[in-house]
Amino acid sequence: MGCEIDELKRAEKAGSGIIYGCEELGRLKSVMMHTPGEELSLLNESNYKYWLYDKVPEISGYVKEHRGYQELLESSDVRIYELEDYVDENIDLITKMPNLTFLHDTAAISRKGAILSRMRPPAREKEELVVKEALNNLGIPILSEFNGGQGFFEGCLLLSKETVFVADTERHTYPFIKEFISNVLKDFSEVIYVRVPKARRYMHPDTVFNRIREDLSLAYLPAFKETCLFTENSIEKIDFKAFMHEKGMEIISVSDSEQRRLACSFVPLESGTIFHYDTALDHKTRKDLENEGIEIISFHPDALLAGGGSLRCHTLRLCRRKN
Ligand SMILES: NC(=[NH2+])NCCC[C@H](N)C(=O)O
Repeated sequence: MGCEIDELKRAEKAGSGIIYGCEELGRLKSVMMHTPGEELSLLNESNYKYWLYDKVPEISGYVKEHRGYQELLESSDVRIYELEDYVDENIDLITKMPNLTFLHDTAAISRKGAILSRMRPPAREKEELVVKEALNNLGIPILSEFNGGQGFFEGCLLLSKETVFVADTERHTYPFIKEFISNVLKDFSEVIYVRVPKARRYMHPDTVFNRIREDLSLAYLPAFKETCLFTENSIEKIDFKAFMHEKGMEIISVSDSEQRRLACSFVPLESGTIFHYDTALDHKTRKDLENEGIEIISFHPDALLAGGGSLRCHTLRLCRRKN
């Protein structure tokens, strides 16, 4: 009855010794992913918008490209934990969730544990339950989550041991952001809050900002309608670009058209090297990055674009470490 395999799986699931935490921009060591499966066949011409897709995916191409990206990560020595290997109780939910493959949105992993999202109903409702079970089985504790209340909160970015970035998007409700900020300020010293227009193109924080290196990032600043810095005792309006400059972080701005092609949403392999869609950046931005010594590991998306997500959206980063 496959006892040995079950035992091995359980030993794995105990997660003994797994290291985690992504706030420092060290080398990416491990990620969790969900290879999409039968849930993609839920999508058809009349419901793909309801399911937050831009079109009905061509399933075999979609899965093949997802695997191709996994191979790219593995060839860079990134360990991939497959979500469903760590899920028992909620396994039936997976086949009902065509957006679960965008695992990035469900949690951010800090050295103190996972910061769980509360996914927006109806299309993404309860995805975090599946992810919570998998993280538990992997041995990663939950640092913060939302208990009760009506609202949603689809993710934040960890910028350093001190700083968290949260965007008020169409996938966040303000009371949840306030609850989140007061919780997270127990473990981080400041939260950068950015209000962006409530529109699909800005659905998650990674659509407007991302760090490439400790001193360099990409952003789409026209979406930054209001930016505030929250600390334990204060809230102040800030100019994002000037504030980041003070911290030694320069911003390369992307164009309107690049932002729509998910220019700000990529996965750093390590400081200065990023995995990115080859469709996301214009020649000029690529040149600017090249002049900065940035290496881009390109990936060509085709079928994957139907879901409206980037490589980053498919990747729940578990661990980064500076060597
Ligand atoms: N972090 C991201 N940009 N995620 C993209 C998620 C795409 C997904 N179809 C949704 O609309 O929810």
